[in-house]
Amino acid sequence: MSEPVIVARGLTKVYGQTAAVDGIDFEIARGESFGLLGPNGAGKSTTMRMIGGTLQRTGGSMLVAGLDPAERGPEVRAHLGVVPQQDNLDEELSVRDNLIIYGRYFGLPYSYLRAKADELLEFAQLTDRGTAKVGSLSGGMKRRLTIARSLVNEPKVLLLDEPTTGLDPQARHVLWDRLFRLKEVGVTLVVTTHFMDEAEQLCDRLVVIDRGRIMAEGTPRQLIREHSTREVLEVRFGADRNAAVVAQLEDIGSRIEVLPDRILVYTDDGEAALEAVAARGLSPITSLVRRSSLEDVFLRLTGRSLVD
Ligand SMILES: Nc1ncnc2c1ncn2[C@@H]1O[C@H](COP(=O)(O)OP(=O)(O)OP(=O)(O)O)[C@@H](O)[C@H]1O
Repeated sequence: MSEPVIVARGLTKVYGQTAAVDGIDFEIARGESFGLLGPNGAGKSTTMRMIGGTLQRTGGSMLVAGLDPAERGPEVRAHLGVVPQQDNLDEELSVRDNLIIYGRYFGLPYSYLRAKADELLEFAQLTDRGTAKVGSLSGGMKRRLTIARSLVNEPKVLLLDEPTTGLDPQARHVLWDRLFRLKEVGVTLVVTTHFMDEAEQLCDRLVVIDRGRIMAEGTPRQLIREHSTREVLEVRFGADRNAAVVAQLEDIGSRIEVLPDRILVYTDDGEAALEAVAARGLSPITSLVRRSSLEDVFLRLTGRSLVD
C-alpha cells in the first residue's frame, strides 16, 4: 500500500458500558475508495466522526494526513470534506449561497468562491438551480449539493456517511456517477453504508463491521471468494413448509441459510442445485439463481442480514 492517509489502531469509543467502536484497526491509502459496511448501530458513524475530529475517542490512536484529529481538529478538517448522514444545508438560502457561505467558514475569499461555486454547481448538475431556495430541491439534489459543498476547500479526502440512504434508485445512480468522477481525479473516498450494492459499486476495499468490531477486510471480490460460494440458489416454499424441506436440501449445497421468507442454498453451480431440488420432488413457489454478494458475506460472518 502507498503511504496511508488515514491510520487507526485499536480505535475505541465507549459510551457508559457500551463500546460503540471496539478496538478497530484500518489503514486507508491515498486515492483509495474505502468502505465501512455494516448494519444500523454497527459503529460506522461513530468511526467517521472520530476521523473528522468531531468526536473524541476513548482509546487507541488515529492519524489523518499525519495529524491526530483529537488534538489538531481544525487542521485535520482543512484536509477533509465531510458529507454527514443528514443533510444540514440552509434551506432558506439559495443553492449558490449555501456553497459561498460554507466557503467563508474556511476563510476563502469571495473572488475564489464565486468561480468555485460555478464549478461546483456544474459538478452537482445544479447549474440551472443556482438561485433556487434549497427547500425546493429534491432529496437527490440536496445530497448532490451537500457533496458539492464539501468540496469547496478542495479536500483530498472525502468522508461520506451513508451517502444514498433515502434516495430512489435513479437518484442513487446519479450520485454514484458523481462519486466515480471524484475517484477518477484522485480524491480518497471513505464511505459508510449498509447497502451491499453500494459497497460493491464504490469501494476498492472495505471492512465489514458489526457491533463495533471488524469482522473481515478485503476487496469486494476477495470477501465474496473467501466467505461465500460462487452462486446462491434462493428458494421459497412458504414459511409453513420450510422446516419440512430444510432437511432435504441440506446436502445439495455446501451450506444453507434459512431466512424468514426463503432458503438460501450456497453452491458453485446454482442451476445444478435447482435440478437436484426438482429431482427430489420438491417444487418451490419461486426459485432464483444469483451470484454471491456482500450480503451473503455478512450473513455468513454474523448470522444476520445487513438490513433489518
Ligand atoms: N451519544 C451516544 N450515546 C450513547 N450511545 C451512542 C451514542 N451515539 C451512538 N451510540 C451507540 O453506538 C452504537 C454505534 O452507533 P453508530 O451511529 O456509530 O452506528 P452506525 O453504524 O453509524 O449506524 P447508523 O447507520 O444507524 O447510524 C449504537 O449502538 C448507538 O446506539
